[in-house]
Amino acid sequence: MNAKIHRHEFADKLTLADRLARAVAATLDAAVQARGKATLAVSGGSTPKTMFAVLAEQEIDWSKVTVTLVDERWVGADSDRSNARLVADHLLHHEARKATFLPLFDATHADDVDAALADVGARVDALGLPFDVVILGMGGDGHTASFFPGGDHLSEATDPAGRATVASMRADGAGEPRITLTLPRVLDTRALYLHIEGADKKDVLARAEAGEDLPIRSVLTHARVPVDVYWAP
Ligand SMILES: O=C1O[C@H](COP(=O)(O)O)[C@@H](O)[C@H](O)[C@H]1O
Repeated sequence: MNAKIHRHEFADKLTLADRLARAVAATLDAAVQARGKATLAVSGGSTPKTMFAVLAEQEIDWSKVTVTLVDERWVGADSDRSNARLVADHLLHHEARKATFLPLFDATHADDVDAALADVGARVDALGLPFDVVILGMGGDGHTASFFPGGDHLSEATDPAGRATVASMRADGAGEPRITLTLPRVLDTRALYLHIEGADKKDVLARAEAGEDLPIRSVLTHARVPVDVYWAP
């Protein structure tokens, strides 16, 4: 395990959401003060909703912030499976309505995620390196981003020396095809948060730290900045 892990544990999910949102907002604010702009890559799924709601209310200069996704299900933004829809419904409101959002789904290639990789990767690259903040989630199977166990492009996507910005992913546990930032791109960030909830996920993370070959381990092994793990039961 090469990365330093900073653990932040809370008694309940509401407190976690509040503290994580404030930490992220402070980091974005510092980036805007220092460089005049900030980039934030967020995960989807069910875990971030409350944290997004708190983050949306933080009084920073959101007009200077670009938000994108760590990964996306290859579905349109009208689907309730869409991570872009999650962000639109829960984050891009209140103060955060002024942020710019860069989606990963490309409707011009709605039937073929692989055909979209070059264009989507170029759009992400245009944000510049590194991200200011990346927030990862983790599934009960140890996937993070769309690095799914058994995924058809798992080794390519988690190659720490890989050159691609995005990869496609199909896996039994993934539902529809996915697009994901690759491991080098996820780790090219000034601040890296892992947001997990529940005893089961805490146990999965502990197993990965102990050496079990789960996709989240690739992050713990190769991260160049501390991984701030935010957890509540
Ligand atoms: O499918 C996904 O799952 C993970 C975890 O989601 P959760 O519902 O267990 O919180 C998420 O981090 C990822 O972005 C998402 O696409």
